[in-house]
Amino acid sequence: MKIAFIGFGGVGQALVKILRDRRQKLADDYDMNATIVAVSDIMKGSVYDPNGLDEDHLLDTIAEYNHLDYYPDTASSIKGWDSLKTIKQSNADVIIEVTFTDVKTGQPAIDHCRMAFENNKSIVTTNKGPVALAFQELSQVAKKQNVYWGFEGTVMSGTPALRLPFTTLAGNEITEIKGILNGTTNFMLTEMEKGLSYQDALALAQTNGYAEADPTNDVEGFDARYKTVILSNVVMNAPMKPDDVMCEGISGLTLNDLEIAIENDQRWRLVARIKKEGQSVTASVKPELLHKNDPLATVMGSTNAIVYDCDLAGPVMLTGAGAGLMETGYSLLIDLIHYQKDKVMMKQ
Ligand SMILES: NC(=O)C1=CN([C@@H]2O[C@H](COP(=O)(O)OP(=O)(O)OC[C@H]3O[C@@H](n4cnc5c(N)ncnc54)[C@H](OP(=O)(O)O)[C@@H]3O)[C@@H](O)[C@H]2O)C=CC1
Ligand SMILES: N[C@@H](CC=O)C(=O)O
Repeated sequence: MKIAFIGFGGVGQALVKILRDRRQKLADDYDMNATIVAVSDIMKGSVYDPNGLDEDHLLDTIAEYNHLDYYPDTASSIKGWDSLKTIKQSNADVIIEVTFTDVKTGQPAIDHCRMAFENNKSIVTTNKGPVALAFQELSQVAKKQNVYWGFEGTVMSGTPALRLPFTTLAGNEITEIKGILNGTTNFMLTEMEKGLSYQDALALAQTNGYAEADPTNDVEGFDARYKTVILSNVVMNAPMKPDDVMCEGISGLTLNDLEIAIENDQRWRLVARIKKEGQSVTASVKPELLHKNDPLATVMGSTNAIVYDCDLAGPVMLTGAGAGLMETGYSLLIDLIHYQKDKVMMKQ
């Protein structure tokens, strides 16, 4: 498997560490040998080597210089290719799309996915834009080209929130989904309940790698709204647009609000809800005052939780990381392992 990274921030670098550290186990357990052939980042530059790049050199170069121009040259390496050229002209089979999520346009990630599929390359991504705004179109192109599209990490990071309903809960009719879908805001609310200021809690969430490049998207609920749209598109099979989701963030909540809630055995949580009634699907993201024993109120820090209301199995709750660099890097690994399994199955 030859892979190319488009975008090389915290999540992309976490996947490189995982691939380096798990190389032998991945080969033994899944017959998976991933060679990184390219990295292209708008600010950190790019390097392509059809024979493969060295994980340690990549990580060390970024840690020391924050620019790939300093990656040691080889006879076959090329520097300076932009994202589209890398997708089109590199010999990668799988493109890891980990650029920032644009909550208005979904770009440039939508173009990156389209370009990859049209050139018979698979995509594995944690970028919410393409799945929230172009799911129908891009899935059709991927299907037509017979390539793989993995996006497990777009909802709840490395916690398998999308595979759970598809695999383990298959056969149920899911009538309602509710959950805490943003790690940054849940972390902030938890820290604010302990007395930290809004600004300090946000700064800490950013330092920990939970927040979006523009954290307004977290605190105003836009990131959770994207995830709500993804769940509706992918799990409920009900195409939805972000504007269809009523959305309010946590920026209006004060330390005093959180303190009063705790005095009354309650907690504020940013809750996303999607409800299916007949053919109609409605959704919202907003702060809700929950009793302290409500399962969603017990979710702390950057942990997230989701409850699937299933007609046969009843309510099923999944809880786990909602953000974090290693956790999200791991979500990319889950998809790469499934890509590898699909390839092996197709050969048999
Ligand atoms: N961090 C997390 O916990 C989670 C993140 N995600 C998603 O994963 C993705 C990556 O997240 P993360 O690594 O934390 O984000 P970062 O902001 O750390 O990394 C994104 C990288 O992409 C680069 N970039 C931006 N535009 C382009 C472009 N057009 N071509 C090439 N590179 C580009 C950025 O460059 P620069 O910043 O230097 O301009 C940056 O290096 C995002 O879409 C995020 O929403 C999903 C789940 C959890
Ligand atoms: N900023 C997001 C990252 C994961 O999608 C969050 O905090 O949940």
